[in-house]
Amino acid sequence: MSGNIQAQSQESAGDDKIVARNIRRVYTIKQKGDGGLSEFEAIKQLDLTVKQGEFLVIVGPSGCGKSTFLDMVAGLAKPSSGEIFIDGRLITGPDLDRGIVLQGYALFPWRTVRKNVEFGLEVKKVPPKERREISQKYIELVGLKNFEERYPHELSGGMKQRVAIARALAYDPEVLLMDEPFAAVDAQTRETLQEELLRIWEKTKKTIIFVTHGIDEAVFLGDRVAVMTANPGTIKEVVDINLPRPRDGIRSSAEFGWIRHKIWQLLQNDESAGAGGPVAGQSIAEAISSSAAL
Ligand SMILES: Nc1ncnc2c1ncn2[C@@H]1O[C@H](COP(=O)(O)OP(=O)(O)OP(=O)(O)O)[C@@H](O)[C@H]1O
Repeated sequence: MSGNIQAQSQESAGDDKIVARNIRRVYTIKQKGDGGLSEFEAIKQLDLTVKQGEFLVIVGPSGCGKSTFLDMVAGLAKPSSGEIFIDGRLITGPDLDRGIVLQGYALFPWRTVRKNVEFGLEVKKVPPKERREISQKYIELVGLKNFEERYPHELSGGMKQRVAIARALAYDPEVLLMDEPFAAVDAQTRETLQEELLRIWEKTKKTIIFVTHGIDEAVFLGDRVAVMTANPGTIKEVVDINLPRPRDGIRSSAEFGWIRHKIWQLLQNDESAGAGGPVAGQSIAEAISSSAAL
């Protein structure tokens, strides 16, 4: 068992992989003027369960607390109150059982593609020969064969994002936490990466929590979509995506349109706008969709 997970906080997990209970997250903000401190409640009463092997997507207006929640699951931040469990064990810090893919790539610029992908394996002290075999497997899985010796500045945005995914997968985490991983790439590359991610997920059976602004992206990828509201952030509804897999060509189906519309309405009906919410005359759903270039 990892040093970051407290043995005394065990509880029966069943096929629940991640359980978040009554999460509240408060930030202390410095006031303009007198410099006094005040509290800002970013997340309140958030409950969410993610099943083993599930692909769960979170959507919500800007500033509703999606990244804050993902950071807490990653163990990079702590809830002000409430608890998050993985396999029934309390999360108290980051660990190699959870791989993180953030927007903006965050690759090591001084490392080649291969060396970036091998990073987690080096941390795990995997011997060099095995490291090489594993990194090659994941580089090929994300379609980057023949780019092993390139540096990040020699790659396109989509290729960098693939390296980030290969790096997260290579050390075999049970859970992948993805925060708007495809936000910075063009629409066509985004669709290709979505399809590749589904292919990898179907092969590896990882549990995935994926944060996005894109309703289409959420419906295309998810088993379920958790819709968040802001001020303070909480889960408004979790929508089952009962679409068949594989989902190639599903975007043009009537069922896809119905589910998309349902999520759109859930966001539309949300009276509370996030801090970076819609501009005048634009609904939350419109703001989310346009920002994701659907
Ligand atoms: N370190 C911090 N200090 C103070 N407030 C913070 C801090 N980090 C986040 N917040 C606030 O908490 C709220 C939630 O932020 P968070 O980044 O989790 O939202 P989000 O849903 O991921 O937004 P976006 O979709 O724009 O990325 C926002 O109102 C934000 O201003």
